[in-house]
Amino acid sequence: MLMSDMMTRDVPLLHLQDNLRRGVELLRWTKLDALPVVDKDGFLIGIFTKANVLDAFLAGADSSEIIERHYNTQVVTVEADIPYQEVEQQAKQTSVGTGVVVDKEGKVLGIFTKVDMIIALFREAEQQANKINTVYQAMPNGIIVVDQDNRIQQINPAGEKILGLKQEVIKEQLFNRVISGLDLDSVLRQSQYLVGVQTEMNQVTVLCNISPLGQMAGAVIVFQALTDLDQVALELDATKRLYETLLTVTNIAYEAIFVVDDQGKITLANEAACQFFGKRENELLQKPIDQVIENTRLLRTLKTGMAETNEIQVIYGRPYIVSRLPIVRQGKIIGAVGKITFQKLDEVKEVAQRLAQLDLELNYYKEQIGSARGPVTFNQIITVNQDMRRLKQEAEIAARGNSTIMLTGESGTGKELFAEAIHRASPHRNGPYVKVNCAAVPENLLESEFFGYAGGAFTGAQKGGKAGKFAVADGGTLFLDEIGDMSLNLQSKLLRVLEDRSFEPIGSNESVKADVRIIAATNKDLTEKVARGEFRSDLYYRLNVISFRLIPIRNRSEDIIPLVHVFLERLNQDFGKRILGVSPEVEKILIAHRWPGNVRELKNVIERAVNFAAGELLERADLPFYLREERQGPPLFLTKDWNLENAREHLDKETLEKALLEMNGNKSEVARLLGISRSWLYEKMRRYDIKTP
Ligand SMILES: Nc1ncnc2c1ncn2[C@@H]1O[C@H](COP(=O)(O)OP(=O)(O)OP(=O)(O)O)[C@@H](O)[C@H]1O
Repeated sequence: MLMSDMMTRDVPLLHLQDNLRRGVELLRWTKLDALPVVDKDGFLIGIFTKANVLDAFLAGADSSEIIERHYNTQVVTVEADIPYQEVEQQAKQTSVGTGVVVDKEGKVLGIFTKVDMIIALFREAEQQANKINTVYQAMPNGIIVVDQDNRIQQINPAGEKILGLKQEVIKEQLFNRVISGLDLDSVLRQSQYLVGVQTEMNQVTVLCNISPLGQMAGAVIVFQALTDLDQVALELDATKRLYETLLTVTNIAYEAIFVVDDQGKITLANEAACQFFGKRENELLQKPIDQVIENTRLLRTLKTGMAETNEIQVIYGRPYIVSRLPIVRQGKIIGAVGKITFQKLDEVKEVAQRLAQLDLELNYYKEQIGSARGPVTFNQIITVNQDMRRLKQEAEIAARGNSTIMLTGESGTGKELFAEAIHRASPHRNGPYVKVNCAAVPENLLESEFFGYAGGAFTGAQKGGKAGKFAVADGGTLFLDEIGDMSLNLQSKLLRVLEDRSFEPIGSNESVKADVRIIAATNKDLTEKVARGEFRSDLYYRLNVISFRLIPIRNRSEDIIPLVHVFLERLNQDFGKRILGVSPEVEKILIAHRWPGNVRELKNVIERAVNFAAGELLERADLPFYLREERQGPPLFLTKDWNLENAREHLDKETLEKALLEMNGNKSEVARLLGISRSWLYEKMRRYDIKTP
């Protein structure tokens, strides 16, 4: 807005020869307080005001007197093309009520009065308000204004749309009553500006800025719904930051650290890794790891998900200490991290060389005594399943204490494996690990088996007495497998040992201290046994201080293939074979099977298949009959050439194969289990062409 838009135009002009009467009449007619006075050429020479009139008549002037002696030559002029802001500024500084607007040559264009100023002010304010309102209505961001009592005063159309609310409904309502997710009260109490906060408002994820307007005025919340794309962008940004942080952290390390993706290609290498491999980072990135380390075991980590820590590996002809860790996301192995310790290693190298030598010797002796495997650690418990991984972590933490641990779960889910891993990670790790299968020891021997007996305790007892499992396990761990099968009599004795931490061998009055950590396991439902009175509830609670329920393999099918790879690796070693994996068809079958015998059944199936396999992959024909023929469609008897005879044969064959697998091919056991003679068993096996490994 310019002065020319605000001034009063078409103002009558007075000349020096006009008399006072004309001046007064024009002032009355125009209702103005002053009029410009011009010379004969129309140039401004002064101003004639109401004050001039009053002064003239007070001095006794007549109305016919000309105004030449009665006007002001001091006149405030303004130019027509100055903008509103400048006019406002000038108006504030001057005390005169009227200014004359002139053009560049000084010719009068109009006058500017206080009334003009007020009208202009209103017009300007209205224009500004309109502009703000247009922005407020049209902007894509939501805006909510709350007053000092947190009552909603306004919400713009975008805000209504994002939150699915209506201004007329929520106006004057308390913010926290109508909008959930953002606790505005507490935000405002701190009276802070909050910028870029990601939060939920009425279950919509939004990014918002909150500006308190001071204690007395409330606040403005400007927000924007986060679309999936925005979320991705935010996450990407966070990921980038995380990557940079990770790289910095890895660069601090002395060790060579590198990461591979699921294809075995390097995706990250720290400075020490570049130094170790003698390559620049860009030469390493995206390179298959087996082209960088010839005998890499990281590819194995990718297949099996098995972590390995501080192992000796000979790289470029020298031994190094290496660790490998799988990266698992939502049950899938998405990569692996490798670490090689190689710097500041003079002493470590010496130790490493000695260890490598010892390792070789150990392997040699292991081979001599028939493939005894090393102690079980948590690393050997293969799983990529999220819940099992959590279980592993919790068990590792529980291992550090001394409490009794109970392991439950179906047969073959890995309870024994867990028990040994817990022992190896516990403060008792240097003591013995002793296992008792409570179901396998005859009832009358159980007591002496547990507590031993003193010399001469009974006829036939060994002379010097015999140490029981509690004494053998002193300072270590006693694993009580199949605890559900323990007799009530022994249960009460066990309870006493657990309570007193001491026991008395049979035939002795002296009690012996027992520093033994107990781990118990069962595949039975102990609560049911307690309810039936077959298991003491006090013992149950005593044993159940910390308990872990292992998950059946059918509920974690993502573990099947990694487990297969671990078993294949061991079997390849044992049988001198080179089987690399399973065919896609076999993979489907393995994943679809219900695995009632869990990991043990899987292990046996793979062992059997390896025996029959001819190629580099396990094929369907290598699987036992019951898996090969496992019905994935409708039941077999619905097909057209199915009759009672071949249905029975099919069932016979399936039962025999399962029993053979379950009993590890032991034919006498199978015959006993199925209640048939050995010769009948041989006959059936011959008839159905069933082979055992
Ligand atoms: N997560 C696993 N990783 C590797 N091997 C496993 C795993 N779980 C089980 N196994 C193997 O499966 C077999 C059975 O496991 P284990 O004996 O620990 O099961 P269990 O639950 O104690 O069975 P049961 O109740 O019949 O005694 C073992 O050979 C064990 O090494």
